Amino acid sequence: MSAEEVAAAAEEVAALAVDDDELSLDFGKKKKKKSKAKEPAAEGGEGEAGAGAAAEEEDELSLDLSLGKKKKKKKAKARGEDDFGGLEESGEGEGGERGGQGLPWEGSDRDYTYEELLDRVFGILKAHNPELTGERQRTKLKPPQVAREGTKKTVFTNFMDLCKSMNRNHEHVLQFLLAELGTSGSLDGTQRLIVKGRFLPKVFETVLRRYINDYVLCNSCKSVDTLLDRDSSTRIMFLRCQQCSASRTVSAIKTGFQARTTLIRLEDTIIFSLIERAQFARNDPVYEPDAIPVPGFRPDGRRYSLLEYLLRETEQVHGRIRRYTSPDENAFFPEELPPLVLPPITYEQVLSSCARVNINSQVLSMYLEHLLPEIAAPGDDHNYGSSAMNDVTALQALSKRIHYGMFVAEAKFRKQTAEYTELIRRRDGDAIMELLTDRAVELKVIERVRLKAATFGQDLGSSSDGSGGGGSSSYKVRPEVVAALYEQWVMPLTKQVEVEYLLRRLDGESS
Ligand SMILES: C=C(O[C@@H]1C=C(C(=O)O)C=C[C@H]1O)C(=O)O
Repeated sequence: MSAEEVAAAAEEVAALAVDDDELSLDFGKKKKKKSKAKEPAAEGGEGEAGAGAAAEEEDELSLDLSLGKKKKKKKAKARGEDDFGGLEESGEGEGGERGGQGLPWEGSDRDYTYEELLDRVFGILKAHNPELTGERQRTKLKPPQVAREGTKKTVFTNFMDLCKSMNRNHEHVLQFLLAELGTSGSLDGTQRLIVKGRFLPKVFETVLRRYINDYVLCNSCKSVDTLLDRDSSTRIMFLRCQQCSASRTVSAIKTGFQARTTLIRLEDTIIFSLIERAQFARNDPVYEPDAIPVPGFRPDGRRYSLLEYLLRETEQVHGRIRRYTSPDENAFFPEELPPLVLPPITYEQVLSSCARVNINSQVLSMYLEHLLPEIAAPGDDHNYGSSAMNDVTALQALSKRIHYGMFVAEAKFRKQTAEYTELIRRRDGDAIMELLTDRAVELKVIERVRLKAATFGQDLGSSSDGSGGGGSSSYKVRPEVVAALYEQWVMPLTKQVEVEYLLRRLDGESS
């Protein structure tokens, strides 16, 4: 392949990735939650899992957004955190200053400035005819009435009333609320909102404030007398002020991170580490328990192999800085994790806690039995350390990708709850496998992996001679091999995780 071809392939890869995004599943939560996690999002240490860090790969996407959010939050606070009535914001502080006694230019021989005079006029006006100052009555919003329902749910009784007070469609408010809380919920027969999980009233208040800022308040005159409508051709939403006629676009509700985007990002690490590993020979002693005398013994008395040793030691270091407290990380030696040196984080709970799956022993054997023999040439070049290091990188990325199946499965479950529930109740694993399989997506994944492997694994030096060559001999690993391994091993294990997760998805559900 020529350099242009490589560039073209890269473009194609990008195009495929975009396609896939459009298909992607939305749900629950994400990293921008990090800032929120510090708020009392859920009652005392309740959530033990969630997608918080799962969105690590998503940072770039959500960065702007969360920065924006932070700013808005500050503003909201400035408006008086303790008073939920603050729908109508009218710069009271300034009014007070304006009304102050003692004229700034008094006692000096300077003239007043225009602003000072304006302040004075407004001060007098406010004192005598407040209605003429353009300041509107503050629209009081009742605080959310929230109670716990059983141990796992929260009921928001006056949700509909609040939607009416804000003059907003309750479906829209509901969508926003659930996305922000990273949970599911619905109205019950008496129009109360029931959400899954335990949340304090304050949390609803915070989210509603955010909603008001984003979707109700006019930015220009701060009026709440606004309408939200959608341009049918562009599908862009506008907020139009009935008072001052200002209008602004508002963003669509972010319904959470895209599970498939994460899978796509993990591909890069996996493919790259496989290609890196391919530089070295098979190096069997790395995998034989007694070939290299590493310190320490397994509980059953045999020694660890060099690979097991490095994997375990890596997990010890990463474990201390809480890598494995994150819901999207699974250790290969989960029983042997060390104590944390950083305080634990409470993640939001996205996955069902009784359904956690860890199939790392299968990931390891799949790697050793099927991937390694395909990518590394037989023989021994004594590069044991480098081989083992690349193995560890590949294994950790493979494990993460495969276990990410739980998040994909959760997203699918939320989209087709009735269908899955039925199959789960019947314990019909095969039917679940069929329902969650999306062959079109799989084909895209395979093709994209092939292209990425071709791009990353290209030996650019050898084809820059202008010969336009680039037969399979110029690849460190043949792209078709990487694609085939993905199809035969990586994707099926991901789907196995999906099925195992779903089969346990309803355990412990009180229903
Ligand atoms: C991951 C998904 O679920 C299944 C597994 C896939 C995979 O491992 O790449 C792809 C498509 C689905 O059959 C998905 O739908 O994206």
